[in-house]
Amino acid sequence: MAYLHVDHVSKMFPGVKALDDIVLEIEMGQVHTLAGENGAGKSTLVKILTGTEKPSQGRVMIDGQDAASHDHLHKTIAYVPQEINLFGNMTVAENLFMPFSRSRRGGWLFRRRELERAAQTWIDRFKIAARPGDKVRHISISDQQLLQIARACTNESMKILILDEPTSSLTETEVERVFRVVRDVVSSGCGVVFISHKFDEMFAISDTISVLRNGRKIETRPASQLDDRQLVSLMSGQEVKTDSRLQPEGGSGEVMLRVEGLCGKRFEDVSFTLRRGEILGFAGLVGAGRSEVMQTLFGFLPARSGNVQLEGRAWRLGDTHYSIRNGLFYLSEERKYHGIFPGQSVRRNIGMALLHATARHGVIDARRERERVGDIVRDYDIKTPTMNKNIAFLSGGNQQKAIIGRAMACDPRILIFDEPTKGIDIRTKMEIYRLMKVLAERGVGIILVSSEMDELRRCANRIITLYEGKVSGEFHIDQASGDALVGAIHGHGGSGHAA
Ligand SMILES: Nc1ncnc2c1ncn2[C@@H]1O[C@H](COP(=O)(O)OP(=O)(O)OP(=O)(O)O)[C@@H](O)[C@H]1O
Repeated sequence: MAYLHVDHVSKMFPGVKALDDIVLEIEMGQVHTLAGENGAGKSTLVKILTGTEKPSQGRVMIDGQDAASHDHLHKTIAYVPQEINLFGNMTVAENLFMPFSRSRRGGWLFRRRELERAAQTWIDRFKIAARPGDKVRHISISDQQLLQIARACTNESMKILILDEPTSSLTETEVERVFRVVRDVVSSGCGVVFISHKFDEMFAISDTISVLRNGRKIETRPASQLDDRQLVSLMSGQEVKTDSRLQPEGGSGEVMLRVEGLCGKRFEDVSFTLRRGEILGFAGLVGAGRSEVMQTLFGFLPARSGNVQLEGRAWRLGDTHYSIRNGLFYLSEERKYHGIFPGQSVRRNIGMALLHATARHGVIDARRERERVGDIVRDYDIKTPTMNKNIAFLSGGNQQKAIIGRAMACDPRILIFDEPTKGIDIRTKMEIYRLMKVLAERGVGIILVSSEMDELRRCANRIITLYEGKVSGEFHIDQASGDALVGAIHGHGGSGHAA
């Protein structure tokens, strides 16, 4: 029997069967990918494997024993969540060994020098660009990601490592560093469970792929016996058209937004224009300053200087209410922190943007609100059992569609999408791309910040690259060769320049 055996596991939540009779074997020395659309049940299965949730039916066998009666067995399953959850103000060494009870030699690690020496071993093994005494907030996001994996691996009883979308905001070069670490872990004999929505990554790293759909396991196959098209149809149960180009037609209308010499937190002297009818992409490494530029335009972060005009009129910076009133919306990559109100229902989350249509004299007309929210849930195909469900329990893709639907209800002039498809399955991604194209063609100005080159090449008419807070290139999509773009995001000039 495999080290980890999922034996007919089901999990019920109120109104949803999140897992339905799952049977799965996870072998040591292999990468086993869990693939599935948003809401398919991947996270629920992971929670059951790590012992955070109990199955409603069935059992998890670890090393031949029922984990329900041998709780310590769950400790052999290490888990790295999607979000970075390190302590930024503590050092690399401290983060690795918190709560200071783990060491290779089984003793307690308290002394700073000893702690740092032990940390250096992990830094060397995983090729992390940091010193043991560096504060974590000063190292790059990709190094933080590797550190987070190293931290999980300091668990000496680890036999299986679960990585939940470890690459979701990394560029291709950075992803390769994570994969080197994954191969290292596998060659040490452990098994890896990998979760991702990116097909090229799944095929690059997996030995085996299991597909979940609507809580059921549809298929387990060697990765070498699957291709993109088969995987999409197994995941979605239907054919999905994955167009290679989704740029809006036209895209050379008049200038809508003009940004000149904008300076703010982590960026300097940023200038660009956005034309009506186009999608303007922003590429760069994590930390290049792209989100900061956009949050400054939205008014969430202060500008030090600069001049911005929307449709020929001076734009007021530093005031998010002004931005929303005047039709500029920022759809944050951090859905959980800036996008949704987690304790509230889908209806409240969307309804708050509809007050102009549903409230009279400060009182919401409940029937109208239900109708309007119902329209949006239908139009954007938001999957929820009822509109009264807490939005936090919707899958990532459906939360994102609710946020887009809400912004659209406000009649936007400019929409800024910051990593709009992070953690989103391929079918929903295509829907979001098509939606952006339709919006742009209707005259809404669209800015797309993305770490996925494929996404930018598919959707944007022009791409601006940022490197260390400065514009390092500007490319018309037809001139944007892969090498030139990658060079520009690493600060090596913007050949193919269209500035
Ligand atoms: N605590 C909960 N209460 C109610 N419903 C839940 C809860 N957790 C998950 N669900 C529901 O269970 C189903 C499976 O969700 P799950 O998060 O496991 O999917 P997923 O495959 O991980 O999706 P994603 O790719 O978006 O992360 C969804 O319908 C979700 O709304």
